[in-house]
Amino acid sequence: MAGIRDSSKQCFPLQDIKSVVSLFRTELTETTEPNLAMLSIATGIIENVFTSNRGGGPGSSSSDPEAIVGRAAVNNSGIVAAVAVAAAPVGIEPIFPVVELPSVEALYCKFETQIKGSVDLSDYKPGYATRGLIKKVSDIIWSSLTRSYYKEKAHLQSLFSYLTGNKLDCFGVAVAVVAACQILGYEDVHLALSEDHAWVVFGEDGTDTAEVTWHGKGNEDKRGQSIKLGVAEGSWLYLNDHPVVCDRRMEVAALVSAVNPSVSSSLDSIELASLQQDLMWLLYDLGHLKKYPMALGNLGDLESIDPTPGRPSTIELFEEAIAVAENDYDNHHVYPYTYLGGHLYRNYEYKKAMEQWAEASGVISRYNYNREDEEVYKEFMEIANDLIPYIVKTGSAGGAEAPMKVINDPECYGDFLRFYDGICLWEEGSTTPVLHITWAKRFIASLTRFSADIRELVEVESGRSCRFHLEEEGQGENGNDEDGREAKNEVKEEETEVKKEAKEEEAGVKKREDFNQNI
Ligand SMILES: CC1(C)CN=C(N2CCN(c3ncnc4sc(CCF)cc34)CC2)S1
Repeated sequence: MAGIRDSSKQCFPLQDIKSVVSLFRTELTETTEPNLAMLSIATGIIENVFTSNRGGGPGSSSSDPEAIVGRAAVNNSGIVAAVAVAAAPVGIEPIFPVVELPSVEALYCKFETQIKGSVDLSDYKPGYATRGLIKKVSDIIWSSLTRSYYKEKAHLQSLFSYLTGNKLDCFGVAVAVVAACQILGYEDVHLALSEDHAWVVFGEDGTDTAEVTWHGKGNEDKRGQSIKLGVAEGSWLYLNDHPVVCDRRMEVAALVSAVNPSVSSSLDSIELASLQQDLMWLLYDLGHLKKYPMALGNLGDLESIDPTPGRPSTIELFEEAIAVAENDYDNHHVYPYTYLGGHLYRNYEYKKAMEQWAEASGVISRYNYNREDEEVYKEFMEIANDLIPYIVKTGSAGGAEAPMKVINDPECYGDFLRFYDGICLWEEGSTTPVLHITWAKRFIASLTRFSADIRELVEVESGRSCRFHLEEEGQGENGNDEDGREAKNEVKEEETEVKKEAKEEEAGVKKREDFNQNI
């Protein structure tokens, strides 16, 4: 790796979105190998300026009435909240940090010196990387991280964070290892991504794998090991051997996708999100998102906040992500469906949301639940125990067309059962249980919201019997078999209890209303 190319140097200083896009375009089109370390440092510097709440740049103090809002931001309800920063006189463009070449070169040189200074290349054969080399590089990054820090914090994904604060999140460690191997000349080392983990592939045919970072909390890291065992367990974390295996340009897409515009839990930097959006469209046009469903999902989210005229819509991008997952990853990815389901839910398209969640559940049903799968467990928990209960309590099935209520729509009921069936099948054959009483209570509460005549309309076929279906199977071909009857009674008891609770709650409310009226 020969440092930063002249053609890229000419893009500096980076002082607006256009100059950053031209740097990425140069790296993506005019070079054999885009320089991951340099791009990660440059985006990290820009992200740091836009998201650290100490103002955006030179000029008078923010108490100065002349100070314009140098950096607008969007809070959760989409209201543009002004984040007053020290700024230039009124009327100038919003502040964009000026990133000079020397500041990027200095950090790049620091990284290159650290890596080349710590690996004695004479210990390793040139050509393809070995497991030993990769473990050595991972150790170098690992041992230079701050002893203890909050690993889930935002903005810890870039080499800027690593080189100025010795902090990286688990994804950032994996990217740093790949960027370091690139600097050492091992171009066969690439990033492999599941929906909640990252590792590397390497070797002559790029099929050797190695853990290079940790995962989750309280799990021993498995750095240096291959991911064979994880795959064998059938856990979602390793996607049953259907990860996104990146080439160099998809690694650039991962860097851009990981840009985090959040200023605080309730504010995003509009400029940083806009930069990220433009870079994602550049990568889209160059074809580097073609096999990267989550990047398409991220772009869809950005478009839902600030649509770009003449570009595919959010829904089209999410549907493209689903098509990629189906065609290139044997439909083993969950998130394309939860991206779309979440968007439909937020837009009151409850019937279509239910359909997507049933599809997502069909995907997870192909896995065995493992304790390291808690991220996707939380996704399904929120859908089952918050979103669906809200919908069946209030929701109408459609958006614009005549809003038939979800609870009177047999197709919604079918998707509702399909959703739970998939989760039961996920649990079957797993070492760790998925469902507990809250799931069952919410299931019964939601189930009983559907009108009885609708429930009779739906024929139920489940690949394998599971506890939620016993109630339906009890009315199956052989009438009331023992299991069905027993489970039916169990469900009935639960249903009675839930209804009793509901009645008490109503009574309680009534009493309070009466009380209030008598005040
Ligand atoms: C539908 C959702 C819950 C919304 N956001 C989601 N994500 C946001 C973006 N995510 C991602 N976006 C691009 N690339 C990657 S690689 C990776 C595994 C850790 F290395 C995660 C991830 C993770 C998932 S899924």
